[in-house]
Order: sequence, then structure tokens, then C-alpha cells
Amino acid sequence: MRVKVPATTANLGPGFDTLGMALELYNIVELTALPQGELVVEIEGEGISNIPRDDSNIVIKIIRQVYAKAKMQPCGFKLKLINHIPVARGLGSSAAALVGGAVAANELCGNVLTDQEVLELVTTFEGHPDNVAPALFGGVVVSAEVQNAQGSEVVSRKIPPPYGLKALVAIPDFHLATKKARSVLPRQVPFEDALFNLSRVSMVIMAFVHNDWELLGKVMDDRLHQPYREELIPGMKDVFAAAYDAGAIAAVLSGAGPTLIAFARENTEDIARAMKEAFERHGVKATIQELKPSPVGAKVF
Ligand SMILES: Nc1ncnc2c1ncn2[C@@H]1O[C@H](COP(=O)(O)OP(=O)(O)OP(=O)(O)O)[C@@H](O)[C@H]1O
Ligand SMILES: N[C@@H](CCO)C(=O)O
Repeated sequence: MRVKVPATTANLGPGFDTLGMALELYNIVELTALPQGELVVEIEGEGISNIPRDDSNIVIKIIRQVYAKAKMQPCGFKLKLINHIPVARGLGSSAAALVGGAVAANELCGNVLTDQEVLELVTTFEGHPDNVAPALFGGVVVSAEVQNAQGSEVVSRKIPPPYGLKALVAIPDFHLATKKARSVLPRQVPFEDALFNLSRVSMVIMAFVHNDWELLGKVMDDRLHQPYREELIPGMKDVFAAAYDAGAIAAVLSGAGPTLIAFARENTEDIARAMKEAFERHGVKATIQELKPSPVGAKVF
């Protein structure tokens, strides 16, 4: 069983824990059932030296959860992870790993779980839906956890991938765990900052629905997470300024960082160079990739 699953950029500025976009950079998860008790984990590419190869691997954990939820007899597994998404950089590596594992396991179980059940299971593991939903469905996805009679559910709606928009991701050569990047966020925020984000995120959704890039350029600001995370990413503000000066439509933190992402339709080479050089001025080596939004999410192939 082989599954291809995209990287994702979460938040898209003001949409903290709510918005995410799939990107054309993919991991592959290969899963084979073995006799009970056997476990083989092979890793290629990103994370080769630090992703565990035992039961503590999050892909193995979610596979076992899928089997339990599908009420299937547990068995052993051979798991091969071919990783192109950099780990702990803000490009949804954990969501891709979990979605890839869950979709592969569900396929081995005869697709007993619906997409919605996979979304719920993986979101509970990950803690928030903003990377999980676009990794599963592709495009730009708006998600929310809402209360219902049974407890809670994840509602999500997909906006088709933006046409002609390119993402320039500046990936620094250091890791930043999401847990650490969440630990610097405040428990409470000023009312006016909540209002600021509420109005901006509504407009960001409108911009993506209507492919209105002029609007996007006016409203992709954030006051709920980026200002607090600036201390963790040397040069963040200067890299944003360099991207705007070189012609970017908007520049934001990708997920929990440290990757910074600029959106553009033209001048992409100038913007990439400007972001790289701005990081260098702060002593940070960064790799720049030009990616397109991915219209597709996780796919068995
Ligand atoms: N392909 C993979 N296979 C198994 N575990 C992985 C894989 N990729 C990431 N992980 C696990 O997820 C952790 C990184 O998750 P984390 O949420 O900190 O970063 P991220 O998902 O890359 O960033 P963000 O959520 O900001 O986009 C790694 O330390 C590793 O434990
Ligand atoms: N919304 C999440 C994305 C990273 O997992 C955050 O910014 O912490």
C-alpha cells in the first residue's frame, strides 16, 4: 500500500489553527502487513537520523489507532517512509506523516473509516486541524472544531487551489518544534487584537475564494501568533520586508515556523534571493523552494 501526501502551510497569516494550504511537495508512506509482533521501519530522506524506528514513531501509533477504530485484528507492519518534507520546519511534516499512515492503514483495513473519521482521528492526535485537513483533502481548507451532542467534531470546507499563485518557502537550517513555538503564545490577548484577526481572516478567505490577490496583500497580517514567535526566528521581520520590497503579494510565518512563506505571481526569483539574503544578514542559512499549491491531498497510488 503506497500513499502520497502533501506538505501544508498552516495559519496563512491570521487563520491560527484554522486555515491551511496543501503544497506540491510530497512524502510517500509505504505500508505492508506482517505477522503479529513484527515491526520494520525504514526511512529515506528528511528525518533519517532522528525519526524513531520503533513503536514511538507517530506513524506506527496512528496506524494502530486506525486498526483499533476499524475493529480489525492488530498485526505487524513494514513501514517505509520516503520523506521530502523537512521535519519540524513549519511545513506540516507531522500532519503528513499521520495522514499518510492513517490513509494507508485504512486502505489495508478495507476503507472501513470515512474521510471524516480519518480527519477526526488524526486531528485528535495532532491537536489542531489546520495542517491535517489540507494534507487529507488538498487545496486551501478552512477548519473548525465544533461541539455536538456526542462531544465535538471537525468541520472543514475546501476552497479550490488558488490559480497562478506561487509560494516561496524560505526554510532555515534549524528545527523549531511546534510544541516550543506554541509555548511562547499568551493565554489571553487584547480584545482589539482578536478583532484585528477576526476581520483579517474573513478577508483572507474571501481573497482565496475569489482569487483576489490585491485583497490578499492587504489582509494577511496577524496579531495572535507571529509577533510572539518573532523571538524564535532571527530576522523574521527583515525577511518579510525583503520579500515585500522584491514584489511579494504577502509574506507570513508558515505554520509554527521557522519557515517563512511569501506568495507571489511574478518576480519569484527576485523574491527568493531577497529572502535568502535577508536571512543571511541575521546569520541564518536558508534553502528557498518555489512551490505551487497542491490541488490534491493524500492519494493511494
Ligand atoms: N515522516 C515522519 N515520520 C515520522 N514522524 C515524523 C515524520 N515527520 C515528522 N515527524 C514527527 O513530527 C515531529 C515534528 O512535528 P512538528 O509539529 O514539531 O513540526 P511540523 O509538523 O514539521 O511543523 P508545523 O506543524 O509547524 O507545520 C518530528 O519531531 C517527528 O517526531
Ligand atoms: N496552527 C499551528 C500550526 C503548526 O502545527 C500553530 O501555529 O501552532
